[in-house]
Amino acid sequence: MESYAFVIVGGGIAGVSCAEGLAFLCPDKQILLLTASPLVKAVTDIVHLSKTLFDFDVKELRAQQFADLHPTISVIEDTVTSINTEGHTVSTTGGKCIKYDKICICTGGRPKLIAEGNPFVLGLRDTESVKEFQSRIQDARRIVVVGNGGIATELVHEVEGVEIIWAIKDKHISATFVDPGAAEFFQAQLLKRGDKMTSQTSSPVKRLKYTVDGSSDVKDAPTGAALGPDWHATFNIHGIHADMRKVTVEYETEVKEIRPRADSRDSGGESWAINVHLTNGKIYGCDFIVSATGVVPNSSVFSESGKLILADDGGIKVNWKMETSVPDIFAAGDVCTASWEHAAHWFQMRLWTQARQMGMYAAKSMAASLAGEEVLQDFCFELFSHVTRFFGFKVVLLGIYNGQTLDGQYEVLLRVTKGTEYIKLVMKDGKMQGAVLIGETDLEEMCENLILNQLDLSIYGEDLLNPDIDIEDYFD
Ligand SMILES: Cc1cc2nc3c(=O)[nH]c(=O)nc-3n(C[C@H](O)[C@H](O)[C@H](O)COP(=O)(O)OP(=O)(O)OC[C@H]3O[C@@H](n4cnc5c(N)ncnc54)[C@H](O)[C@@H]3O)c2cc1C
Ligand SMILES: NC(=O)C1=CN([C@@H]2O[C@H](COP(=O)(O)OP(=O)(O)OC[C@H]3O[C@@H](n4cnc5c(N)ncnc54)[C@H](OP(=O)(O)O)[C@@H]3O)[C@@H](O)[C@H]2O)C=CC1
Repeated sequence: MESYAFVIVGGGIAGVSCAEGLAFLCPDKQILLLTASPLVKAVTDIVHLSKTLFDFDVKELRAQQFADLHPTISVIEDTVTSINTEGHTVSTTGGKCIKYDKICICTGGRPKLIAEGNPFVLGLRDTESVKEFQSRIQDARRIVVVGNGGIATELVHEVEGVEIIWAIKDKHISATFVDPGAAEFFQAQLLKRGDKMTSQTSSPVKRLKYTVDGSSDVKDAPTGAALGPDWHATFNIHGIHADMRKVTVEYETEVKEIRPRADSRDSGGESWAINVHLTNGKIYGCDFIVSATGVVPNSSVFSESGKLILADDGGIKVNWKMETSVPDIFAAGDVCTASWEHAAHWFQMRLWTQARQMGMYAAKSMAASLAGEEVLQDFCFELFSHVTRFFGFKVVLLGIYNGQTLDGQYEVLLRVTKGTEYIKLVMKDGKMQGAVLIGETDLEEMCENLILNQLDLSIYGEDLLNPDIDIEDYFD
């Protein structure tokens, strides 16, 4: 039977970061990366923008290309079907049974769809699902986008040549990431063209980049690794109309029913492939629906066969060492749920950055566990930090930027310059708890420091955001 010191399941950012971390920490141990997908995602060219925010390039490589770069890492393209926790083995659809000393589960997630199995409801996750979306949208006149998080926010900005009905449960757009004020700031951009056509900023936005290395001809597995930043830049996502930007937002509503064409016409009397009935009573005909309604962790194989304890959201519960409820089994990335007591300014969000941090941290814990050493809790779980781009603007989110966990007991300092920047600082007892920085504010490092060191800023009052005062001078 094949045997490895370390086995990692999943070739997304979490799994690859874990494998690379182990190769670095334990150069004398053999590592196996077992992945259902023929492509793996590797992080390269990391540039730190601040202590916790960083810019990196993500390369999609063929499994063998990745293995060639690391002499102690073997890659097998296969799907794990069960885990035997007593025997320390994993079995695969390819009939393999592989022994491990320590294993890390990094199987990511899959889209949580509003109507699983309905051919007119698409989810976006990996290259294959975007290819399907690309082929369907080129003949589409109108689509309905459901959900109010990352994917929906990017889609309504990037897709062109098609009418979009954006159905959201909330009172404001992009609610998973931003507050009503920031949503209002973005609102003006709804009908503007995507990044490819215009840019809101003259300077380059520092953010993650996504490149594909010689993999365009590779068909990904049904459970490929998740796409990431700038995924839309590598696909042509244009509808049938040569030139159209029409986005209608339907607020505080959900999809009640999806009816096939034969049943009825929409409110406008037109005939469509399907009619979408919303809970607000409106009916929209469309070509298809994009269900951008979150992620379900790919954990079932391991909870059934390995008896791992799952959290309420379906993720594998892990403690701060990324250990699961079963000895010698670790988990990282979208598949896991951070079930330790979080630092005051950190929380889990299923993001690329966290997948990488968790993968690397799991590597540290696995190496220490094999060597019988102790690990210290990592700094990266002290402060939530995320840099992305919405509606053409650089967006930096720090700490509890929406007052999460503060029970409404906080004050907000705001500075808004329409079309240029939106700055929101979340303050409690004179100390900064979080920040939303939209545009080229150049305030991320200062805010990060002030959240981490919890300096009492009461004496500065609103001067904290006075553009005529260089606040950083105060702290020199
Ligand atoms: C469209 C889109 C845009 C996004 N944009 C951003 C962004 O701008 N910024 C950001 O921070 N995050 C973004 N994310 C989220 C980010 O991509 C994910 O949080 C991150 O990639 C998760 O990485 P992972 O390694 O945990 O999982 P995944 O990338 O899902 O990788 C899971 C891996 O496990 C393999 N696998 C699954 N089951 C098995 C099995 N049984 N046996 C073997 N292998 C298996 C899969 O093939 C895959 O290789 C985006 C996600 C999507 C879908
Ligand atoms: N730029 C970035 O940082 C990006 C990050 N991502 C990440 O990729 C993953 C997938 O993205 P996405 O699918 O947008 O997930 P998100 O978790 O970002 O958002 C899901 C949205 O769907 C809503 N929702 C859930 N169920 C329903 C339902 N039945 N009907 C209507 N709305 C519903 C949620 O509302 P509620 O919360 O109220 O349930 C939420 O607004 C996420 O982890 C996301 O963070 C994706 C794209 C870009």
